[in-house]
Amino acid sequence: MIILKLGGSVITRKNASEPTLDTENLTRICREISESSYENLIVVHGAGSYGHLYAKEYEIGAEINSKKELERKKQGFSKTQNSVKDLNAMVCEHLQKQGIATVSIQPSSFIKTENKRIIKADLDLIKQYLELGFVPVIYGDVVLDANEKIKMAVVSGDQLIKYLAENLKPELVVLGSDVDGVYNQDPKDNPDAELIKVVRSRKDLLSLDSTKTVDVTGGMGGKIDELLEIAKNGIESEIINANTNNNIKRALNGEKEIGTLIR
Ligand SMILES: Nc1ncnc2c1ncn2[C@@H]1O[C@H](COP(=O)(O)OP(=O)(O)OP(=O)(O)O)[C@@H](O)[C@H]1O
Ligand SMILES: C=C(C)CCOP(=O)(O)O
Repeated sequence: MIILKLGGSVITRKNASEPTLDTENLTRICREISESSYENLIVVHGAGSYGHLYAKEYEIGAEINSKKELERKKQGFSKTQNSVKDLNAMVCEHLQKQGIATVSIQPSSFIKTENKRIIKADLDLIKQYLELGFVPVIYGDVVLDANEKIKMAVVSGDQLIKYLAENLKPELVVLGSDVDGVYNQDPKDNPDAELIKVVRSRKDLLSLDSTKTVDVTGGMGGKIDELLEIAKNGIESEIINANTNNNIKRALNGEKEIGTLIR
């Protein structure tokens, strides 16, 4: 089974001032998925400009200190959940147009966190969908949190990948982002940044600035932290540039060393 992440920076215009789909990229990527020779596949996608803008505006995950703040957070939760649900519907629609039998999996309907980390998520239905040959499509969402002070949190696609990988033991984990892999520093800020082919620790990097776009879930640094955790369980992952034609298809067909391996 393969877990494939479609980064929000790839399927949306993450630097847009309002939720904006990158229709051309999404169409191409869905075609590459349909042309590849995967067996069992779970697609996880980020929120990009559909989620991060609202989550940041309403500070989902921050402490709630008054009834007025709770009411505002509830409005923010509702707007964020609705926006990422719309993005998920469009991702599923584009996959379905390529003949892929998707099933949408909404984290806010079955996942709970405590202090922003997943504590409860029954994956039995996802396993049954996979056995039937469906492609579950799950995504970064907002969820209830057991910490009474925050009550709500953002669960990132990267954290979902960690939780799914630890419990479902995939053969392959691929994350499509908008860079060729992990560099020793942000390539968008540092022209002399060097691409690292294998990351075994954060120490392999000079810096891990958060992404230049609005991002409430830690950007590349947050991504690498989640992937290093699953690497401890022997599950290797690869970060590739999904903006490069056929990289997704090559990775799903089992080609290695397209980007950066996290092991
Ligand atoms: N050391 C680094 N190597 C590579 N990219 C880096 C590094 N430091 C920061 N970045 C930035 O991280 C960005 C990719 O991370 P980001 O979290 O935006 O990816 P994503 O998975 O597409 O988004 P999302 O998490 O919303 O789905 C790159 O566009 C880059 O500017
Ligand atoms: C901002 C929200 C709601 C989800 C973030 O998920 P990510 O884009 O995978 O980091």
